[in-house]
Amino acid sequence: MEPLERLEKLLDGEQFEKIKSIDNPELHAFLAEWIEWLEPDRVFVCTDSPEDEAYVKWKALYYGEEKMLEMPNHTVHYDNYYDQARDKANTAILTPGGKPLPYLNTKDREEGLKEIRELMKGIMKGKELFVCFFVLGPRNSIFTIPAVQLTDSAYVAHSEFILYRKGYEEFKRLGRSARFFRFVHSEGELDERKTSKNLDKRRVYIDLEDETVYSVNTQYGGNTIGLKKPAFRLTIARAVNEGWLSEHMFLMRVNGPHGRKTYFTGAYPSMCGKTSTAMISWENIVGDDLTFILPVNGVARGANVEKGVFGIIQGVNPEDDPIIWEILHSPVEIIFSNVLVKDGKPYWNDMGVPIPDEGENHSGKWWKGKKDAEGNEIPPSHKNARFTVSLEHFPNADLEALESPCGVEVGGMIFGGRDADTWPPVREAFNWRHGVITMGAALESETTAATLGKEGVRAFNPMAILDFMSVHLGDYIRNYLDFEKRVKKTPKIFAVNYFLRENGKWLNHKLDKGVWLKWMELRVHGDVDAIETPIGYIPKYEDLARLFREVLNKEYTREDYEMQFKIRVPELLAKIDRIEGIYRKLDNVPEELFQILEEERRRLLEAREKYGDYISPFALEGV
Ligand SMILES: Nc1nc2c(ncn2[C@@H]2O[C@H](COP(=O)(O)OP(=O)(O)O)[C@@H](O)[C@H]2O)c(=O)[nH]1
Ligand SMILES: C=C(OP(=O)(O)O)C(=O)O
Ligand SMILES: [Mn+2]
Repeated sequence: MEPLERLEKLLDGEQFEKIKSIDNPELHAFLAEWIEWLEPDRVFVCTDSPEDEAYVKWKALYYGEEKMLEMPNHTVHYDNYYDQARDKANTAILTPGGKPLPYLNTKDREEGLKEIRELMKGIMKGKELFVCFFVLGPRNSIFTIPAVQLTDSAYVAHSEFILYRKGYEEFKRLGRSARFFRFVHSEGELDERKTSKNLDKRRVYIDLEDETVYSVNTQYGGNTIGLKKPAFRLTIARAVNEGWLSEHMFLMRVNGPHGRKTYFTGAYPSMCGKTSTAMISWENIVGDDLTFILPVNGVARGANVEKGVFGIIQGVNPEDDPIIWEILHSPVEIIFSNVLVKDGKPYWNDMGVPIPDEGENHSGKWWKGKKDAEGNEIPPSHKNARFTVSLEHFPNADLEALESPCGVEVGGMIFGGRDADTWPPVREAFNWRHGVITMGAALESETTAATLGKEGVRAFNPMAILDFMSVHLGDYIRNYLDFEKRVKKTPKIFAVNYFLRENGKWLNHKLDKGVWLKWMELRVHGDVDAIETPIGYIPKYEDLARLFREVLNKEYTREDYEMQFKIRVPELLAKIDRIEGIYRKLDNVPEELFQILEEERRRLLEAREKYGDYISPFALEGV
């Protein structure tokens, strides 16, 4: 039987008409196959109408996956206590014959597909399946990638309505020409708290060949929201094949002197400051997580893949995050996840105001001092608790840039991670290749609660992308280096480190990043000088002192500057050894990478001869 005929049998009349209106046999075949396989009781097809969106939101409440909070339009969702982060161990890229790729978890494609199909057979019995259409990037633009999501979680579908542009009309417009992504998700059996129960059967499998991601027995957004991290693996592969960049980066506007607008992207691993940087209240956010960068007429142009924020809520407080704070306390549509709720109000760790010592949280009924089965004390909210909200509600969102079909010109690209002892707070690369290799490809960061497993361990994380890498690292880096040939002028590359520590204390305040941003903006336009060091250009004290006064109204002492910006030669050399060691073990790494690392090593050794292990920036000034 033809797919459309099968669909006619599977769907009720109204839903079938919605699918029939899209002229795409490949889509029809995919839907018929999976609806037959998943065996849902009901299927709802979402068009772009407000009624269909409202239906999904209502179903999230009806099925108990979300609960209403006191503030209108606010809801709370809980994930299972052991399903609070991305599950790297059970996430795999499917490759023919399970061909290994460095640092990636791969699995034989046939075997993986067989396993996931078995796990999903009839999994939606008694449930409703939502078929949703969205696009990555602005609609009808050079960035657009259409995607169809199948899920039995109204929470996942609801999250996607907040985070992505609707795509039903786009599918209709594109018809047979749509090269679309597919996401098949089932939360599986739920417990009485409506959280996924069979976590031992949790799997996220990425099939690059069919551009399809399967996700089962999990609800945590990082595993389930198809267009977010699942899609990211697919876009990285497409980008490397086609010669553009798909990155784990925020996109923001930094406001320079005399109304100058300069756009920056920034790649930091999960929980290392993307959202907090893009949300600096006096600048303007375009995106906080995923950016596509395309060469357009010789210019690197960036666009946000999404239109909303799935942000970490821990630590959001009225002083440091005035805008998010305001939004979280206003009646715009928000899903809170894994926070503490008492009398219909949400609370979270380190929110800067007193919070109740009992209520409901990700562990169920909670009281202060409650311990989990492993004997760990349970905090009020999970470290990776989140808020989901559309960017349209942010007074500091640059909505014009967000919707621009040609994106915005990228002036600077920033790399950063959790690094206690090696990199200075900010520095600029000598050039594109120096930045790509010594800042991007050499990125390391301490692990965080965004993935299951031990926290605080220094880990190799090139371009903050390792968790999502879907191609050979060597090919990925080569594509990055080659990007230089596709544009007339490359963006400037910078590296930041917000997490320097000395004797267990942070060397910087959370808002200092606002100063680094202003300095980088000036450097993109050559407005200030800088000090040349073995590892790139760093700011001069005078410029930072002025910016600290202007931006934060703070005095910045020479002592603080010296402590933060000293060149830590032993740590930097040890890092080069580690990074070189990692890449030496791989095949297919561009030879240039080793040359560039070697040059950096030589500069550091020469500087050590002259100035010793720890070099004051003042010693290098004017050299
Ligand atoms: N010490 C310190 N913590 C920070 C800084 N910026 C962000 N954080 C914390 O890092 C965590 C993750 O930040 P977020 O911006 O949400 O990371 P994302 O996952 O990359 O978007 C939050 O708990 C923040 O409070 C900073 O400059 N210093
Ligand atoms: C959704 C995630 O994104 P991030 O922490 O980068 O904001 C995640 O890592 O699971
Ligand atoms: Mn984030």
